[in-house]
This record gives sequence, C-alpha cells and structure tokens, in this order.
Amino acid sequence: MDKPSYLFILNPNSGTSTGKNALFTSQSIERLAKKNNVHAEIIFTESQGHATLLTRDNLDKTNWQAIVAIGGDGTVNEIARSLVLTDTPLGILPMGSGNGLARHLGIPLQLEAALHKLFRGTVHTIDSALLNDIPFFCTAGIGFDAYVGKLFSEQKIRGLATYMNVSFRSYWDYQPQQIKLNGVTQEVFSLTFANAGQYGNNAWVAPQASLQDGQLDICTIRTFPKWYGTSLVYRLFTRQLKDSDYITYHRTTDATIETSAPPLIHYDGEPLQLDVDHFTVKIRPASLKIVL
Ligand SMILES: Nc1ncnc2c1ncn2[C@@H]1O[C@H](COP(=O)(O)OP(=O)(O)OP(=O)(O)O)[C@@H](O)[C@H]1O
Repeated sequence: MDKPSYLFILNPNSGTSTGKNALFTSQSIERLAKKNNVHAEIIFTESQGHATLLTRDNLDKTNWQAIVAIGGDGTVNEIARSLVLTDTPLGILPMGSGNGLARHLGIPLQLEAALHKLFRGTVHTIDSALLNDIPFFCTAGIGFDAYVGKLFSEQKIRGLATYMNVSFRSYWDYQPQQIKLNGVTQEVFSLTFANAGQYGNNAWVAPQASLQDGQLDICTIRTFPKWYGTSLVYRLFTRQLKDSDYITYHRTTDATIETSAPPLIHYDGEPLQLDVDHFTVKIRPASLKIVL
C-alpha cells in the first residue's frame, strides 16, 4: 500500500524567526515524516500569493492526506482559498507571528507536537467566509485593527512585541470612523467579522465564535474614552470583551457595510485598501476540510 502523502507549503517570510529557520524546519519535517512512515513533499513559497498557485497546481497531483500551511494566518489564507469546496483537507503547522486560526483550533505551536497531531489527525469540516470576493478563515474587519495591520505589515521585525508597540503608538491619534452596518449609521473604533474567535496571539475578539455554526460573530467596538484602552486590552487577552459597555456582538450569515470613502480593511490580518465604499461579508458554511 502507498504511504499517506502530505504536501507542505512553507512561507520562509512568516513569523519572527524567518528564513534562517526554514531549512531546519524542512529537515525536521523530512525526519519526522520518515519516522511516521508518511511521504512528505515540501515546497517553499517565493512571494506573496505564491502559496495559492502552488496549492491549485498541485491539488490533483495525488490523493493528498492534507496540503499543509507552514506559516501564519496569511499563509493559511493563501492555501485554504484554493482548498475551499474541494475534498482535500488543509493542515496547519503554525509558524507565523499571530497564528489566530491555529490557536483557536488548539493546534500546538511547537513543530514536533503539531506534526505528531497532524499525522494522527482526523478530517473535520469548518466554515469559511467572504469579504466581497476575498476569502477569509479567521477574522476580517475595518477600523483600528485594519489600521494597525497595515502599519504592522510595514515593520521589519514581526511578533507580538512589535504588534503591541505599533498598536500603542497609533492608538493616541486614531480617529474612529462612521460606517453604516446593514443600513444603520454608527461611529466605530473597529468592526470585526469573526469566523474564529481571535486575531492571533490569543487576542480574543470574539471568544464565543464557532467555526462550525454557519454564522459570523460581528464584534462592534464603539467609540470609547482614551483612558479605557488599557481595560480593553486586558479584556481582549482574558476573553472578557463581551462584558464591556462599549462592545456589542451579534451573529449573522451576512452583512453589508457602507463607508464615506473606500476603507482600509484586513482579512486574516492582511491589510487591503478597497477601491469601493461598500462591501459585504458572508459565511460559507462547512466549506473547508481540515485535519485536526
Ligand atoms: N517567499 C515569500 N517572500 C515574501 N513574502 C512572502 C513569501 N511567501 C509568502 N509571503 C507573504 O508573507 C506574508 C506574511 O505571512 P504570514 O501571514 O503567514 O505570516 P505572519 O504575518 O508572520 O503570521 P500571522 O499572519 O499569523 O501574524 C503574507 O502576506 C504572505 O503572502
């Protein structure tokens, strides 16, 4: 009988300890694949978007047990978007800065433990979502988190410390935005569409979000006094945002958002400047197979 085959797609630009560790990671995968009697093919990405093409081009090459993203939420997004509504499952070896989807799913952050789990895992089905025609799997949003996401993407050093530093510096001058959510005008600090519960780094924006309920959890953070920021951060990291007076949650399958000018958004932490002043989000229930 043929050995089970796994395709690993590694982003050498993800995480805090990038390129220099990529070779070590691929050697460890080869060693552990041999030990577990599975066949492993490993490909390195060469640029942004490359993982999507690699996944698409290799999808039908063999009967993969999984196509495995090695990186963070951006890499997961690029690979998963080519796997949506196919029978090939996604696998995740979290090597990014935030690893929101992996953390939500309880995938170990250590390579060896994550591989051990992957090789013994079973296939589950989870929801994914769309912002206009852009797939996302963890969270998407508009407002402060998109703004910080853009500034963060311009930093040379990644990781939680850089993220917190960028957030803190941009917080003081940040101006909340007027938006229309399903026709209702409101001023928001941020609006998050949560398929999974956290942004990454255990920042739980919607701790109650489920990947299997066929719904998105919308978290609206309204304008609040600047002094309240510390409390908000504390609540974010202790899964207590829902107890705040400035925050509202609701669940939905879809929503429409209108803005006065084309907004900056993020999808799975990747910032994007839209060129239209409105967008929709919608859930795609049970659309992605994943090994857990
Ligand atoms: N070979 C490459 N060279 C440069 N950039 C790449 C390469 N391959 C992928 N990328 C880009 O690297 C970016 C960061 O990847 P990713 O999001 O996986 O890591 P991260 O930002 O460290 O983790 P997280 O999103 O969990 O915080 C993505 O925009 C991705 O498209």
